[in-house]
Parts: sequence; structure tokens; C-alpha cells
Amino acid sequence: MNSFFGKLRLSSLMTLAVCATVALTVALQLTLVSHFAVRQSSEEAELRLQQLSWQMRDSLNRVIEQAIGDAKLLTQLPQVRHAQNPEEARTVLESLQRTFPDYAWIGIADIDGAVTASTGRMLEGANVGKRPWFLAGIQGVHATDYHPAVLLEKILPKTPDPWRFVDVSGPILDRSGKPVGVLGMHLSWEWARRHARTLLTPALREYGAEILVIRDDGTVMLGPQSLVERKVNTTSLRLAQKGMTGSLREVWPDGRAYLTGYSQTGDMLDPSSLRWTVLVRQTEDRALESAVDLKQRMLGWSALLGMVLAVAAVLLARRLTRPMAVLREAIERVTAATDAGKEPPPIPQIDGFLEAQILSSTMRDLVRSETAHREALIALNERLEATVAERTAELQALLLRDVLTGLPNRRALLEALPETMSRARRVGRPSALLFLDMDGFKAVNDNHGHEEGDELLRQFGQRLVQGVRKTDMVARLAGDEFVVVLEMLTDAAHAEDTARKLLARMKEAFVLRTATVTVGASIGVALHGAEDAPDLDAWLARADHAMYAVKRTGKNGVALAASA
Ligand SMILES: Nc1nc2c(ncn2[C@@H]2O[C@H](COP(=O)(O)OP(=O)(O)OP(=O)(O)O)[C@@H](O)[C@H]2O)c(=O)[nH]1
Repeated sequence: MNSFFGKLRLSSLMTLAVCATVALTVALQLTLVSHFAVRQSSEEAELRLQQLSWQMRDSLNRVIEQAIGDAKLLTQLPQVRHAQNPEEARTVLESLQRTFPDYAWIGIADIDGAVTASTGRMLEGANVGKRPWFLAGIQGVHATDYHPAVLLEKILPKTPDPWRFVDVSGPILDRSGKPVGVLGMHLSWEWARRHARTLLTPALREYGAEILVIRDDGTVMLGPQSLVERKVNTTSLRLAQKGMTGSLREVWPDGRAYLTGYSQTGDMLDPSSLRWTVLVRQTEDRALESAVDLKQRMLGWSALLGMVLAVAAVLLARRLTRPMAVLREAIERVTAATDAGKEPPPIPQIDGFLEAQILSSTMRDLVRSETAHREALIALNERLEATVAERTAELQALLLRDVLTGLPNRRALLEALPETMSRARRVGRPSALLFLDMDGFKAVNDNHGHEEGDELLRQFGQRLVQGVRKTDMVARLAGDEFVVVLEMLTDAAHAEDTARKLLARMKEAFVLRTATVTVGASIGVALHGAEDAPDLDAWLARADHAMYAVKRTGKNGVALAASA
């Protein structure tokens, strides 16, 4: 895990973090929307459907009770009880029909079932003695369940829906309380259809709400065309038939999920009352449409917001990391310059957010103090070397020989030279001073250390000794300066020739302890003829100047000083 994050850039990390936060927030919001909005919509829809079912139930109950009341009232009227005059009876029946046109037919039958008076004279003279309403009505006031019209279907005017009736009938009693006839009323089912239409507002119809009125045996009396007069069996129906009211979600035989409100008409305690179930259903999709729509819109907006935030995070992350990239490059340049022994470039001042500014100025101070430290160290080192060289020179001046190379030192040389000059005069042959200064010695010291430098000085001195006659003298003056004294020469060319041979030897590689190096030498040659005045300082100065002439003109060479 650690190595995974370790490989990611800060900008990628920030983008990831923002995307994860947005995704989490969206997921949380959607969960909350699903939980609250969808649940609330579902509860509201169920409540609405339940209330509609109650309203329909109450309407049905009210109309049936009204019809029973009307039947009771009619059977009490003298025009009906003593129906000697059918005209009078018919007038009463028709006046009631006018107040409530859904009474499709009201009639009076005598005790044998012969219709004596009726609205519109329909079925007068016909015998209805076997009709269920007649048989039930003899017993007492009674409502007979929904049924198709039998005798009246052909007589009544044609309607879009077939004639269906709910009958209410009651006995007509004489003074002694004996039934002498039956009053029957056919209540057209159209009123129930109309009530359902009134309750279902256009909005509800648009959202697919449907009202179903179902007979006790499961037959649909009112509802969608595909279900009318077919049997259904749903959980809501069974619950309503047990006397419960409420609402639930259930899958109907058409395979779709519906929210269904349910209730039942009639009176549980009165077995003769009409027990119809009223179901009001709405497809779950339509009921929750607004909540689902809200959820989808939220998802869309959240996705858009997520993308905008992710882009903003990328831009912000780049802006945040840019100063760090600039600092990193500056530090790399400082490191490269320091490794190459060069002056490190300054760290730039970063203009950006506060932390980056503080970081850059801290880095600048750090590099500045590091540079100052290094310079102080170099200066100290140089001072130390100078002091050591000074002390060594002082020491060597006190001694008979150079401590490092074992060769004669400056003092020994200066003591020996007067004798050399008098020997030249005595034997009549010239002598010469070769003033040598090594080329490239400092680099050996710097690159391989002082000890290797010492070793080179020793080997350099030995090569000089091996390159001349035993009677000649090789001395080390100081640092990388050597002097060779040649005697018994033939002429200046002899001295110069020897100097060139020595130079050739010095150019060969020196194998030190840890490295093999190549150096060179600048050689100044000054001849002292047998007849020359014995001026030691002048002789040395001529050789020295000739050596410097070589140094000036490109090093690694031999120059002959003008004769004294
Ligand atoms: N190892 C070692 N170094 C010494 C000794 N005495 C002097 N030096 C160093 O020798 C170096 C002599 O410097 P230069 O003569 O300028 O070196 P170079 O590279 O030969 O330069 P050129 O003479 O201009 O060609 C200095 O860095 C001295 O510190 C010594 O006894 N031992």
C-alpha cells in the first residue's frame, strides 16, 4: 500500500482524493434520496390510495343505505300499501325515480309475483315471483348483490355499458302485518361507475390509478375493462375480506408491482349487508416516478459536479506542485555545480502559496550558508597548506638535506655552488644550472591527495638523479622546484641536450601507490663558463628566469638563458 502511494505524484493523489470524496458524497446522497424520498413517495402514494378506497367505500355504503331507506319509506306509503289504484302507486314510484335517476326500475308485485305498478309501466303484468329480489323482499328489506339485468335488458334503452343492477326490495304489509306484495328497486350500476370516475381526478387517472369494486366471490364488478366480471385473488382482497383496511405493495397477475389501498363496504356484524371490497391500485413505477426522477437528476448533476471538481483538483494540484518542481530542479542544479567544484547557482525565490515561499527562502538560506561554509573550509585548508609549506621550508633550511626526497636542499645547494664555480675555472670546462619546476603537480595533489603528491616528488627527484652523472648534483629547492648542477660540460648545447633528455624522462608516467599520473617540467638552463665571474645569485637568477620564460610560453620545454 505504502509503495503504491509512494509511486503516485501529489497531483494524482489529490485528484484521486477529490474523486473518491465526490463518489462517496454522491453515493451517500443517493442512498439518502432512495431511503427518504422514495420511501416518502411510496408512503404518500399508499396513503392516497387508501383514502381513495375509503371514499369509494363510503359512497357505496351511502347509496345502498339511501336505497334501503327509500325502500322502507315507499313500503310505508298508503299509495303503495293499499295499491288499489296502480295509477297512484306509479306516480309515487316515478316521482322517486326522478329524484334519483339511477333507479332504473321501481315496481310493485302482488303476493303471487305479478307486477301491478311500475315506473314507465315496464314489466306490468309480468310475473317476477321467481326473481331473487322478490323472494328476498318477502322476508324483509334486503339488498341483493350485483347481477345482470334479466327481464329488463331488452326493455331498457341501450347504454354503452350493459345493464347491471343492485336490487333493494322489501315486503308490503297489510294492517295485520301480513305480506301482500313486494316493492322492488333496480339500482343501476352506472352510479358506481360514475362515483369511481368522480373520485379519480384527471391527475390520478394520468398516473394510472384505478378503482376496483369486487364482489365477495372475487368477481370484479367495477374496474379496468380487462378485469371486469373476471375473478381476482390478491392479498389486498383477502385482507379486506377479513375486515381490514390499509395499503400495501403487491404484484398483480399481470406481473406488475402495484401499490394498493383496500377497504370493504357493509357491516361486518350484519350478515345481510353487501360485502364488497374496494381496491384502489397504482403501478409502483408511476407512484414513485417523481422520486426516481429526482434520483436520476441528482445522479446526473452529481456526475457533472464530480467531473468539474476532478478537473479543478487536477488544476489545483498542478498549481500546488509547480513550485516544488521548480525547487527540485534548482536543488539538482546546485548539487551538480557542487559536484563539479563550481559556484552553485542561487535557489530562485518562488512566488506562490505561503508554504512554497517559506520553503524556497529556507532552501536559499541553506545553500547560501553551505556555500559560505565550503568557501571558509577551502580558505582554511589553503592557509593550512601555506603554513605547512612555510614550516617545511623553515625546517629544511635548518637541515643539511630535504626531508621528503632525501636530496640536498636549497642551503646545501647554495653552499656547494661556489665550489662548483671554482672547479669550472680550474678544469677550464663550463658548468650549468638546470632550474626545474614540475608542470601539473597541483592537480595530482588535488585529485589524489597530498600523500600521493609527496610520493610523486620523491619519484621525480629519483628520476632526475638517475638521469645525470654521479658527480652531478640534484637539489630540491621547495615545493615542486628542483635544481640540477651539471659539471665538466663541453658547451651550452651539451647542457641543453642533457636538459631535454631529462625532460623526456620526466614526461613518462609515474606509478604512485593508488594512481598512475603523467606530469611534465619547465626547465631553465644557465651556463657558467670557466672564465665567468663567480656570481652565485646572478647564475641562479638567470636559470630561474629562463624557467619562467618556459612557463609563460606554454610549459613543458627547455630554455637556455643568455650567457653571463
Ligand atoms: N604533496 C606535496 N605538495 C606540496 C609540497 N610543497 C608544496 N606543495 C604543493 O605543490 C603545489 C605547487 O603548485 P604549482 O607549482 O603551482 O603546481 P603546478 O600544477 O605544477 O603548476 P605550474 O607550476 O604553474 O605548472 C602547491 O599546491 C603546494 O601546496 C610538498 O612537500 N608535498
